[in-house]
Amino acid sequence: MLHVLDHPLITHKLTQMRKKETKTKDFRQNLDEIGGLMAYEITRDLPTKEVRIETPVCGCVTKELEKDIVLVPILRAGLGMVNGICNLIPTVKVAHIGMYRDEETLQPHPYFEKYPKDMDRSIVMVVDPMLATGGSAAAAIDMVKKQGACDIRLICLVGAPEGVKVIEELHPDVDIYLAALDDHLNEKGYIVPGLGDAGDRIFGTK
Ligand SMILES: O=P(O)(O)OC[C@H]1O[C@H](OP(=O)(O)OP(=O)(O)O)[C@H](O)[C@@H]1O
Ligand SMILES: O=c1cc[nH]c(=O)[nH]1
Ligand SMILES: [Mg+2]
Repeated sequence: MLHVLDHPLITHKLTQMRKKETKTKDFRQNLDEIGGLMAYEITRDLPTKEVRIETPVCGCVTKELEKDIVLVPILRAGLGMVNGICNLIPTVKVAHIGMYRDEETLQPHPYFEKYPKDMDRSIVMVVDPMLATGGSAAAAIDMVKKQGACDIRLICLVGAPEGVKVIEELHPDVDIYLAALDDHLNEKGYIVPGLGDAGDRIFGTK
């Protein structure tokens, strides 16, 4: 299912990121802050379990998170969302998938993967700011499924309808969370209006 997180703070910060005059430092800071705001929304339905604890006053039964959470940024651009989400869920484990999209064919090319144990028992959150053709996210979801993951969420900043359709068709079991659903892809596979190349803007490589 597709969830577009319609929140004024997220939208305001995303607008700063979209502006072509926004420089690396502010681009990164806004992405980091949006990561935290999105984390709050995407964790609303996390399962909890009852635990008995002692407060300084008395014993009581309360709740804590039931399952481990594994964040899976798709390198490079996905790294820009890790810090903001980790700040909110400090016990999160972080896997890494290295993947780049061929500029001509738009096909994804994985070059690295590293996971924690127990992917099959964890809630797995694949993160990448951009969901364009959907090729990279679909390949990353294939990779985490091969590790046994079965409770998977995809968290992106900006999505194109084309990419959303691909994920819905190939991975109907995966919930998709976006800060914005944009209009379309251009002839080079960039999201319109989008924000340009997220990785280059985060790391200052262009
Ligand atoms: O939906 P798709 O059509 O697959 O495109 C989206 C992918 O493209 C970008 O990565 P890129 O290849 O630019 O790598 P980078 O993060 O290292 O810049 C982006 O961060 C996604 O991973
Ligand atoms: O618009 C786009 C599409 C793919 N990757 C990006 O970084 N931006
Ligand atoms: Mg890039």
